[in-house]
Amino acid sequence: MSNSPEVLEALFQTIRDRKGANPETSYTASLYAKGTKKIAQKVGEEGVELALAAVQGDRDEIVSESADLFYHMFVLWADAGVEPSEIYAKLAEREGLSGLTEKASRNKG
Ligand SMILES: N=c1c2ncn([C@@H]3O[C@H](COP(=O)(O)OP(=O)(O)OP(=O)(O)O)[C@@H](O)[C@H]3O)c2ncn1[C@@H]1O[C@H](COP(=O)(O)O)[C@@H](O)[C@H]1O
Repeated sequence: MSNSPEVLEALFQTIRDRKGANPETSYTASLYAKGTKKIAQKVGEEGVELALAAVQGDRDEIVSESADLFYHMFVLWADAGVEPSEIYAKLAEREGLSGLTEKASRNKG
């Protein structure tokens, strides 16, 4: 499981379970305690750090910063009451739309 997408589902569940946990022993609980603005700020910071790693061509940093971004984005979802299934549904909807677009352009040609 450690290198499969299931790790993301397990991480999200852990993050959601940290609501109401002790901020002194859980970093996630400390983020919830600091509030939505702090969580949003962390997502922005991690996104910028990932972008910088890409520009610097630092592959290890891209991997590490991507993990940080996933984690903080999941905290943001949990704080906002958004479920991963909603994002999967959105992606599937877009996949369906792009499939239709490809079909349409194939039919034209
Ligand atoms: N995946 C992560 C994870 N990724 C990154 N981080 C933390 O995110 C922080 C990012 O570092 P920064 O230097 O940007 O932030 P900082 O200066 O430490 O903190 P701020 O004052 O900016 O908030 C670090 O403290 C990391 O430990 C994470 N903290 C927790 N998890 C997982 O979340 C789950 C719950 O963890 P706890 O809430 O700690 O029990 C567990 O599965 C953990 O492995």
